Amino acid sequence: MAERSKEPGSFDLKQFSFPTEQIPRLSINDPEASSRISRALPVVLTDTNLVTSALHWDLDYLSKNIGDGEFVVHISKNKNFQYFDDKKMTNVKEFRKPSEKQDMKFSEFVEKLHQAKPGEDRLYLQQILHDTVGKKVIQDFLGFNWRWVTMQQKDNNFGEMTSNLLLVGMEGNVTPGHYDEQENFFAQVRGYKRFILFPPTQFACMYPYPIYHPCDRQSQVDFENPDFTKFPKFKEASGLETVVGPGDVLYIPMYWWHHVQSLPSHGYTISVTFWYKAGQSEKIEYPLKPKQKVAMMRNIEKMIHQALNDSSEMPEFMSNMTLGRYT
Ligand SMILES: O=C(O)C(=O)C[C@H](CCCc1ccccc1)C(=O)O
Ligand SMILES: [Zn+2]
Repeated sequence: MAERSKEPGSFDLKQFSFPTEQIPRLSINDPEASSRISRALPVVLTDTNLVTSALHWDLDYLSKNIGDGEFVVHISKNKNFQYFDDKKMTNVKEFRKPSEKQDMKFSEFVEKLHQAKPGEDRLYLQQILHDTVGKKVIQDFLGFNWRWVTMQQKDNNFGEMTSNLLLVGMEGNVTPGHYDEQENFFAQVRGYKRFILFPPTQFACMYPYPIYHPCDRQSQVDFENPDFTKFPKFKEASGLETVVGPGDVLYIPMYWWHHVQSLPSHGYTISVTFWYKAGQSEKIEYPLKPKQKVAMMRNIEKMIHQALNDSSEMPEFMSNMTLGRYT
């Protein structure tokens, strides 16, 4: 097991407004590890060897071996890289893109990374690994511990694997709080990332954007500087946190809120995600699981939006339905 050069306590991490507990760091041979995954609880696995074949990746090696395909690079004027869905931008006319996207070759990205100065635009390469990559990177990819991760997929009744996202970020980059609708084994290859996680039971504290908004699934709350007047229930939030380093794999259960930062002054970061669709839910069992309630809320909100066929009617309709009756 790769002993991590930095123990969790050795990072000088800033304190958030909410309490957090450490996510357990366990060996894959510890029964508690598979128990947590089977109960859809976050866990850091320190000895999966999932991406051991990629631990030698650095900017120079990837520039030379990843091929001359195009990579999606997000550009932001600040440290936040809030995800937004281009296809929903027409629903919210006053929406302003929080970042720009640019396609470029990996070598071009590396050059811009080296030229970047503090206070200038920040870059974040986020690209699904495609087959145009060079053969050395393909070898590294084939060397991932597919046996272990495929066993997890089967044992935990995950659906099909959808993608492996390659993430190369500048130190300090932040992906603000959001949830994904997929199971995720998040593998850290280089550098250190601090994760804050909140369970789906705390949905009411997170104030997600409306589902028709480009920032659907993202929290409206700035976890680092929450506006308690606009989002009072965020005061009740209580999370889990961890810092993942090279070789660590964090299991992020579907619908769990997470905020990610590439630790400042620890250099650029490289990560690879292993995303899986939800498995076939055997049969409805009561009480419903929190993630099922979130899925239900999403479906109902979508149906109402489609039926109204006008985003601007949603606020009145939704409050008429509950104000003074349920809230
Ligand atoms: O692996 C995850 O789920 C993360 O959130 C990791 C995060 C980047 C994710 C980029 C992204 C966000 C939303 C939709 C699609 C892609 C990071 O490491 O900065
Ligand atoms: Zn995510």
